[in-house]
Amino acid sequence: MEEEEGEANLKSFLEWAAAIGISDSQSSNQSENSTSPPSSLGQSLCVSHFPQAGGRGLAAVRDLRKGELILKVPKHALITSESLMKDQALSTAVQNYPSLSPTQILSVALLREAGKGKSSLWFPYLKQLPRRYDTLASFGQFEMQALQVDDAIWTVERAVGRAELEWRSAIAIMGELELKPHFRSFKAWLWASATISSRTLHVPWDDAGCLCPVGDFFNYSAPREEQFESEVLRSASSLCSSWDATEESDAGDITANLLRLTDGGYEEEVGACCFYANRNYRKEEQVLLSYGTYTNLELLEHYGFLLDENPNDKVFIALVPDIYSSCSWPKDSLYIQQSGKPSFAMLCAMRLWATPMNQRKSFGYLAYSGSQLSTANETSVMQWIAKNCHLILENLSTTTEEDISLLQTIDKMHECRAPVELELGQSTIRGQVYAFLETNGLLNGGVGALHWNGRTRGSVDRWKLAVQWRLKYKQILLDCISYSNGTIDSFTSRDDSTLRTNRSISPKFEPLG
Ligand SMILES: C[S@@+](CC[C@H](N)C(=O)[O-])C[C@H]1O[C@@H](n2cnc3c(N)ncnc32)[C@H](O)[C@@H]1O
Repeated sequence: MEEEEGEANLKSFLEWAAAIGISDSQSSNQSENSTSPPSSLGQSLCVSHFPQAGGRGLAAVRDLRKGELILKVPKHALITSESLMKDQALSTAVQNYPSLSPTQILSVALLREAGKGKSSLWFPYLKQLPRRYDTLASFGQFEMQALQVDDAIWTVERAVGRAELEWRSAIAIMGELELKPHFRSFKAWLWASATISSRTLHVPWDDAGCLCPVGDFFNYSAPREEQFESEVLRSASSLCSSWDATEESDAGDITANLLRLTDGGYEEEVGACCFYANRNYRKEEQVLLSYGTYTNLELLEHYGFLLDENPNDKVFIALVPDIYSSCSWPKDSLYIQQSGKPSFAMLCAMRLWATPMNQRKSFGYLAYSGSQLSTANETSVMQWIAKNCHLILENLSTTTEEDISLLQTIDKMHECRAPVELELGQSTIRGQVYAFLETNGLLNGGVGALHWNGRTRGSVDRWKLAVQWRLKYKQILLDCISYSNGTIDSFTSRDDSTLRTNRSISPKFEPLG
């Protein structure tokens, strides 16, 4: 029933979108003066479902070439504060509240528009928006604590605090606009601000950005910056050399698109949001878009999901104050990468810190070039890192193995939409599942008799995200320990007599020379 309604909403939305000029047609993309129909959808892309990669998304309906323009959403189809201000009452009310930020204004405008129901010009678009988001601002206490790591918990507290503050300062204008109580609630505010956070695209005239119908159906893939430049140049030159003369102008266009450095955005000269294929896609493959470079915590905060393999993920560990002061690298450049390797800046800073004060100046040049300074220096740095990663892991209340079993249990709970008896093995897991059931008022006296509803599903989804996040965090620390020990072992195998191999000794400042 729900599914049928969703399909019907989607169908009417796509008809509406095509009618207002949103197009993925090759011919209308190529020329504004084309004789073909002004707009159409379904010639490059179609809406499809990708349960493992974002749910609803866009699939290629034909092979797509990297750099090709695949979707154009004209300015008049974009939902911005400016376009919603055609509502005179809204535009007048906003002038009475000059302290509201652009995002608050767009949130109020979106809630007002949603409150209009069928009489809204944007009704077909609004109707197919997700009803619920899992961004950090919607995390409850239990889900927040499930993240385990202080920095992450603090990020949730900040997100919830900010959302509450923004909502409180918008209550007066929502009252003045006579929004129904349902649309004035904190829950509705979270919905509006998460819609904006997870679906808007940058536009030059409004810091809140725009909602871009159909363009906001692209799911995310992370950009790999180091790959990007070389790939752009390689593809550009191979495109130019391999195509025959009749395709030359096409090749020129595509090469220019390759060099844009973004997969999609507003283009002043076209008067539309334009989206380009960021690689070659085969028919039926999901076409993904890079929204930017985000860590998993940032993805959770702004978009409510995380990636299993995120090349931009980072773990920050507390370094001793001396490390920060012994170098000029900004604090946020000192982290452990997803691979487990410390960042370039972290390695430089730590090598310098492990150098006696009176030798830092002479070794500074070498350290800043990213070189190892000596076996002894590198060993003490690696020992320090490995020991501190261990300490962090020891202080977290579950191990990676326990997190993996807990995720399996959560998946079982997820699959069950009816009351279910859970078989709970390990006591840590049992404790966490009981705590979850209790927090959500689901125990009902029985042993794990789970009563399922929409609210429960949301809590389970967010809990799962929190456990997935902390597992990724721990895996990066474990990889970092392996990396550090591997580096030390590589010295041992070189039979370097200056090396201390005893890893049971506490990490020690190991001066050069
Ligand atoms: C711009 S929307 C993309 C379309 C969205 N899937 C929909 O059904 O409307 C962004 C949202 O899609 C989901 N998403 C996008 N990329 C994802 C990915 N790689 N993995 C999981 N979820 C993803 C997240 O919920 C995110 O907030």
